[in-house]
Amino acid sequence: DFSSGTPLEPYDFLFDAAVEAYYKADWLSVILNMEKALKNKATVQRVKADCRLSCANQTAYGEPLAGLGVPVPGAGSVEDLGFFQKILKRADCVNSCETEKLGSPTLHLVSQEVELEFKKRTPYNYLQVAYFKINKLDKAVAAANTFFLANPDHVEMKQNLDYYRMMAGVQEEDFRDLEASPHMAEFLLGKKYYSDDSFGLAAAHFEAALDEYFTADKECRVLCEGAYRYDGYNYMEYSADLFQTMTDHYIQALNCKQHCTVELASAPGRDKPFEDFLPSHFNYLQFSYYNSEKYEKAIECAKTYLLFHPDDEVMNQNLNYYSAVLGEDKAKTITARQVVKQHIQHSLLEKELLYFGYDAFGITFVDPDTWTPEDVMPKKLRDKQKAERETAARITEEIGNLMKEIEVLVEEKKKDSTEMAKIIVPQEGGAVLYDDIKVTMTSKQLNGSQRVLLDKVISDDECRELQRLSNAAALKGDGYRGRPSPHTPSETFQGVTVLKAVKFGQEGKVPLKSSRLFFDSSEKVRKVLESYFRLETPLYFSYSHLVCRSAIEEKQEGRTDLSHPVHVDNCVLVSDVNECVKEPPAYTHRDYSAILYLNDDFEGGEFIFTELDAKTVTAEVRPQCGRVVGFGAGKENPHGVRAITKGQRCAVALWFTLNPSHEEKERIQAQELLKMFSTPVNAEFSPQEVNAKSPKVTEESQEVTEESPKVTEDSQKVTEETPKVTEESQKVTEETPKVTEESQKVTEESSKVTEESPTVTEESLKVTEESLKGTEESLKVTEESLKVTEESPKVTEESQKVTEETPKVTEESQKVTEETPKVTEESQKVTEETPKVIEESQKVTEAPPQAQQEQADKKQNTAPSKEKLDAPADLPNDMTKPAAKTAGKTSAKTKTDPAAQTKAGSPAKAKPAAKVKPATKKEAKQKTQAKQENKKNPKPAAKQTGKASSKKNSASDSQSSKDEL
Ligand SMILES: O=C(O)CCC(=O)C(=O)O
Ligand SMILES: [Fe+2]
Repeated sequence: DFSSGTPLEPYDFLFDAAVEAYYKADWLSVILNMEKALKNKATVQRVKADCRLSCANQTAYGEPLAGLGVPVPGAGSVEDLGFFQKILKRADCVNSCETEKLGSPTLHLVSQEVELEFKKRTPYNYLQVAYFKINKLDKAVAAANTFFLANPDHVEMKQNLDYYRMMAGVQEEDFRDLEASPHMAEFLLGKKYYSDDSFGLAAAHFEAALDEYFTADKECRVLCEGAYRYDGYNYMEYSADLFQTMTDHYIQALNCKQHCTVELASAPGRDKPFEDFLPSHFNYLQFSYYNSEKYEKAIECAKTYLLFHPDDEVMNQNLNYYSAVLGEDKAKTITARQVVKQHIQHSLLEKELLYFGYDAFGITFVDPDTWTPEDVMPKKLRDKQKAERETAARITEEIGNLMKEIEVLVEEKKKDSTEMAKIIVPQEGGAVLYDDIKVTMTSKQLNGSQRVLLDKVISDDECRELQRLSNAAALKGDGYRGRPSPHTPSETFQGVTVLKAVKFGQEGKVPLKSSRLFFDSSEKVRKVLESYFRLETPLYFSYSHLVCRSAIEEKQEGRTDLSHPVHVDNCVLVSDVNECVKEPPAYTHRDYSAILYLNDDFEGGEFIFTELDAKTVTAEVRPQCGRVVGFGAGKENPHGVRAITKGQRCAVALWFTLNPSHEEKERIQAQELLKMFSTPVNAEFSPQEVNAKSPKVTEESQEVTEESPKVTEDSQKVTEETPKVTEESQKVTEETPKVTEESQKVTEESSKVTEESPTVTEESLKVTEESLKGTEESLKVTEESLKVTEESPKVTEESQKVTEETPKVTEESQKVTEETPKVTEESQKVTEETPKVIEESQKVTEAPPQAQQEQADKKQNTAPSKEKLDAPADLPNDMTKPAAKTAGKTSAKTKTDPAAQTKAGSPAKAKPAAKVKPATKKEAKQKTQAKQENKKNPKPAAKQTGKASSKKNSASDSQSSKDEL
């Protein structure tokens, strides 16, 4: 009964209630609930059907067919079918077209990571090195330049470019942008000529830019018609009915299409897209044509511009002026450009749909255009957004205040804790838990605090096995090998995490046994450190990897750098002021570090502890197999690695945290995977016993075979001797991918059964079937638990991040305010790029003193009077440029500061003032920096150092490099 307003009880709840009642033997309740469940299910079904039918009638595509009299209930209109027929045909057309041209569509799916690399133009980084190596300098330069444009903070590439610039045989034209989009290239050229007062050329390039713009727009928009993009994990739960699904996908595509405005207005290396990009073309054009005395065109472009901004005072004024010059009658016959009219119409319709989606389903839409008439957004939404903006502004302010308070508190706390630290000296010298392990040096002997040197933590065989694992993973892996070190151009670097190693093991690329050894030895180190440093709370892994650094033979000459610059693991070391800042990008949650060394057959590569100045060495450790240097990850322990000048140095680098929310989730996954692979009968059993127990073991023994040829013989014999497992049960067990403890038990039973009767008995089959089920179930459980473990750390991490990085919150909320559709005065502020109004550029010379005063006082604009038509001084032109082309009169022009620009709405005189600006302060600074760096003998290199500046020693360990290349 809907009229009563109480919602219908969900029938699954009712069903559950019935089942529960059943176990309690509450039969009445069973009946009541089950009946209700059935009834409600039927109701739900009926309601859904009714809704869809009546909606089909209400919102049919096209009018219901006339002459039918009463509409067929629920039929909708026949045109609906026509509409869907078109959809089906389009899908078929696209699908067959793509398949024919590209093969199976799934073939070309790429991960987001890969897509991002391309977006970042990473391929050109590699290309430039390659071309440089084969001495194709022009191509190397173009690649370097192309890469640099999208990565303007890339210090190394900047050095390379400077280096190339000095080389003989390199031409200025070589510095090309191989990825330049034609519309942007033309636009920039247009702007360049415009600012040089070459208006004829400017117009030609802006016209070309427009053509290219519409071509690019078409492509950008149609590329939005791809797969539905799920946010995060929500695809797991995504279930929507036909029209909702279509709506979601369609709105997403529309949003993407609207975003093309932004895409196309963006250029690499610019942090912001050009504002009002498309309209600005017509702004430049009208003025360029005017200056070329092409009044028809000027009028056409002014009118086109006014399609976007019909109330723009200056443009209206310009139009009036041009019309008067050309003759009003003639001017009237000139219309705005059709293509733009259509573009606007189309875009507005899209915006209406998007706002509908926003209003009805809460699917956010942020209009990227500045010209959308206010009433396109429903009033309800407008009011809501206004309220939200106000709230956001308030929150920003409050957060700002809070931040100040927090800063004060943190300062106080810092003082307290440094004083505390002086009093409570952490204890060390706890047990090392294993008989073999030796404490070789303590903090005292290492001239510091929270330091220890242990030996014999793992055996020689284990060292070799782990080094082999690193090399095998690098070889079989994904391009790790030969990767330049993130710390020095004179070494390469390869790393593998525990999870990656286990996955490789699972895929058979490396021995699973070695991956397990990696896991186990790092756990051993963790336990020992926890005990040795007498920690009262557990130590958790926060990151671990097995990493080898290799000297590049031909790059050792005259080398003065370190293999790993001096740094602190949990703060950013600013060595010239002896300070360490505990802030991101440092991994501030790290509390202890340990490096387990695997070999010593290389030259250099000593580990050093230093003072905070990063220079004074306080202790030095020569790596060797089984040796561990363990230390507190804080500012008491700046450290680095000396240059490796020959050979390969391998180590397991481990970082620990006392904060469980920072526990490495990859490691938990690795552990789960390892658990799945390990049978309860493991190393303790001989292969013989194992084989007798279960056919599954063949896989295990195969692994053993790889490792030790001796065992193979035995185990082979054993396999031959073991009673033949029936084909069926063999198959079943082969099919069970991963034997977990539970299923193993069942399998054992099944093999017992099979042993007893060589033929397949019904019983054995049943048991094996059960075992299969068991395995599936337990697999599911492991999968589920994996999911949970994967997900839960994220949440805690997230919340941790929030508390740690409060300043970010402010930024974020600021962004929110920035992103809300810009209707405010502020957002209409004229920016340097839009050819807008500059108050000061007002030409004063021609205006009578009185008018000058008036203008200054009231900021009021007077339309050019008819009498003044021949006086270009009052023309709606750009006062910031010499009016050499305007009727031969020169005028005094004032160059103004962008800060002096007026807000939209205030009277304005000058038009396109988008002068090409000199480099900003930041750019200028970069240039000088580059010059200084250039003195250092730049060399092309494919690595990305990025963040660390000369003063700051980044606390990032090799891990960070993973993210960079
Ligand atoms: O490999 C070493 O000895 C030290 C490495 C290190 O300090 C780091 O990666 O943070
Ligand atoms: Fe380190």
